[in-house]
Amino acid sequence: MLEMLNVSYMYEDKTIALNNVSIDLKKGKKIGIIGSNGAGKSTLFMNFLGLLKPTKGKIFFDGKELKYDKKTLDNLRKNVGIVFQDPDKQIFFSNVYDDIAFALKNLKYNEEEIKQRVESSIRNTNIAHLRNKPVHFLSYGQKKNVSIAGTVVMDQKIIFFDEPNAGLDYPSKENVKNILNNLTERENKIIVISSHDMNFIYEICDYIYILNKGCILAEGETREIFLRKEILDEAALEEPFLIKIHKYFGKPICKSEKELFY
Ligand SMILES: Nc1ncnc2c1ncn2[C@@H]1O[C@H](COP(=O)(O)OP(=O)(O)OP(=O)(O)O)[C@@H](O)[C@H]1O
Repeated sequence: MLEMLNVSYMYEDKTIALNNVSIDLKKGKKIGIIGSNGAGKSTLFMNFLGLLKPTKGKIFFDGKELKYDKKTLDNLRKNVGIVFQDPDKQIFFSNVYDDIAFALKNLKYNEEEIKQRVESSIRNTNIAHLRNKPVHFLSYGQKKNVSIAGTVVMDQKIIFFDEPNAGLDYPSKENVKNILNNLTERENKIIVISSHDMNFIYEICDYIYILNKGCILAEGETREIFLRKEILDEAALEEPFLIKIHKYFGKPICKSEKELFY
């Protein structure tokens, strides 16, 4: 699968954004990468996607060291995708259907397969009502769903989500949560999520890496990590509210609000 070993990354202006980072995406199905502003999350994602090349260290995909020639990168992109935080970075066409179909058309899939895959992606992301809408009429949250559909349609094994719920209202956040759960549970994907919303990460993820000033400060199963207040403080991260309820009100430790109240 996908792994980075002792990766460091330095930008041209000498900023060291990653410092000796090792991450193995076999450790979970929904992996959270958390850290405060500037901790190195986006740089980490771009290294995993082959968009940046580590200054030191190595990336391995399916057991082979990643090379940066076109053929190897094309193969990586067939298997590893990303949904960027800003949907405008990802939407190119004026019509929703065409936008979702774009990458498949580029890869020369036949019309029938394109239709099937686009329709399935539209269903899985709950945007059937938007199918024929011009993209410039869509709200931010609707564009976000279209950008997710445009990635899901590629059927890659591993999908990175950069801040998938930022700027979304409650129903849209719930929709994204369902999409992420379906991707891992029904479609057997591995997803990697970065977010500043600790409640969202706590509820969704099964394994966590904490990045702090470019270094991995801690890694482990979600509950175990979020119970370590000293580590959260060091990384300037908030305790999820379900952890607070457990620690300060003596309630059982629950993974979701539903589990606590119903
Ligand atoms: N193109 C660049 N040139 C120089 N330094 C950069 C560049 N991009 C990012 N950095 C620096 O690298 C460090 C890590 O940035 P990065 O964007 O990866 O962090 P992040 O965890 O994604 O932050 P945020 O949560 O704010 O999005 C920061 O110190 C940032 O200023």
